[in-house]
Amino acid sequence: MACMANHQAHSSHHYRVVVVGGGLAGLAAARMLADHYSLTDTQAVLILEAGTSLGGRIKHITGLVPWPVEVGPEFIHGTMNSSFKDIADRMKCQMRELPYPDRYYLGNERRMLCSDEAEKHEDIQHAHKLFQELAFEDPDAPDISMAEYLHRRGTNNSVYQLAESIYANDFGCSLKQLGVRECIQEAQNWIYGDTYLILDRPMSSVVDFIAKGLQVHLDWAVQRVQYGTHGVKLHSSDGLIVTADYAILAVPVTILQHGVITFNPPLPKAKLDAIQSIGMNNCVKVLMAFSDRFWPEDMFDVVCTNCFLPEIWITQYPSTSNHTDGRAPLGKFIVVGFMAGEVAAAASRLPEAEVIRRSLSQLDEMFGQVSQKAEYDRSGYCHGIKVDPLNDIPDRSKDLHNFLTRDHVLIPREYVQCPRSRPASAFFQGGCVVNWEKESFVRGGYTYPSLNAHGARFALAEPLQKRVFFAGEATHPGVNPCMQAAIDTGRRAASEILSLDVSGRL
Ligand SMILES: Cc1cc2nc3c(=O)[nH]c(=O)nc-3n(C[C@H](O)[C@H](O)[C@H](O)COP(=O)(O)OP(=O)(O)OC[C@H]3O[C@@H](n4cnc5c(N)ncnc54)[C@H](O)[C@@H]3O)c2cc1C
Repeated sequence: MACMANHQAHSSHHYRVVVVGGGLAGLAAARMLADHYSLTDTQAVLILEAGTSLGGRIKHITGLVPWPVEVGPEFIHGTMNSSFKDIADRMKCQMRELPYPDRYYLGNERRMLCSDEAEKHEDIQHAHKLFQELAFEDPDAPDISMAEYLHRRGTNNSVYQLAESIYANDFGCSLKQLGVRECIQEAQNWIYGDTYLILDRPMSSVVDFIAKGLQVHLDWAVQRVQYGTHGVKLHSSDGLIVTADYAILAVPVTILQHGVITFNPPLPKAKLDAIQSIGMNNCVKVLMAFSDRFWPEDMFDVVCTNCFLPEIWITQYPSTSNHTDGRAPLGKFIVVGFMAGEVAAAASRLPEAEVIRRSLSQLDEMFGQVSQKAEYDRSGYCHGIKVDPLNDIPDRSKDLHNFLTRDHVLIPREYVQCPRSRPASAFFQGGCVVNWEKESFVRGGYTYPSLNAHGARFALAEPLQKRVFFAGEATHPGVNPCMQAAIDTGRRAASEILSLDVSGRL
């Protein structure tokens, strides 16, 4: 475990480098610097983390099923060139490879297609081809949205809807928000491969591995950064001060967009423009526990068009029975629904119980004997982003006793009035809705290839007066918002300091 020193006692100390933010980027930077200087130099490297734990977007909850369920990242994207996978390999983790996606559900037709049917489906293949061809497009062409690009390429509505669910939702936005230039940059720099890997243990074990022995102050939210050619002074929200020769800011771009941290002198215009032009939307994960399986055993991930949830997946790990509080888990299986961008924004305006109810109705429709018409208004959900017609439903979930975690409310079966004759509703035991916009130190999901943001990630990564450096997934030049990207940016920022800091050891 990381060394959690009492920050009151050390508040007046001066450090060689202070890293702000204990997510993967900040941890990777601190690890590299601490290994370079010396772990025993207590004043070499310090991490200041606003939250009460390390890992940032890496978090899990227990109590739903017999294994911890990731509320943030769940997959290692790609088997090649991944710094995250390299660390997992060093830890001797087992990893299972899964194809993405292995099924498609066409909501308009109420039809499920498995991968060999999808390979023959003209529109699905066309949607994939359009995105694969981006790797060969000119990165210097004028920027337009992917919606406009698809329109110019003459795509029909079905291909558009598929592109929205397969690609835009995965990127964390809508086609209208996706910028072609950053998409081209992403496609040309994706060197990791296409399969998904799942780990045999929680992602947080990788966080603990990286953080081992590092000096950390938790619950230390940086509010103000003063910098100049002589060094950096960091002020906390409760009046503490730490000084350093160098600082690395590894906080989500939303924290900078919302002005949570102020700078003295103020940030240059180029930096401010870069911060505002990189898009990061909300992500919502719907976690539903079931007592029995009602889907094919070999199913993993389904992209769903014209549905409430644009994507669902099913992960199962060896039962680890890691429940220390003696309570039995709610269910034996879990289905995760994933929404991003405007779809997530629309869903987060609904009461949580209603989000679960609509998700179950979708699963009922996908996996049930579909003889009845779905009972809710289809026009209320999905990519048309109509304002939901059920906004006035009282959110009873607020009254519930929250026994899952401090942050996530459990919606028990009784709160979701769905027909028991249909499979998902019948086996549903309870679930919760994870809304990333509500995480006050993250405020969203991850950055997406944004319209009119060409060059912004380089500008965001640019140091200030060779004293303040920037890391975090938003600074990745390959427009990659994944875990390996966060690690790579942390290491890049650490190397920038090491290349300047010729004096070496303290
Ligand atoms: C729902 C979801 C699903 C995802 N799925 C995947 C996936 O399957 N695979 C994948 O590779 N990636 C996935 N990602 C993306 C991945 O989680 C991120 O790219 C990565 O974790 C970002 O790391 P980071 O260090 O840049 O930022 P963060 O992890 O956000 O770390 C930033 C840290 O800064 C801290 N902080 C903020 N403000 C302050 C302050 N004022 N003072 C001090 N500290 C502060 C925060 O508390 C946080 O700990 C997912 C993300 C989400 C949200």
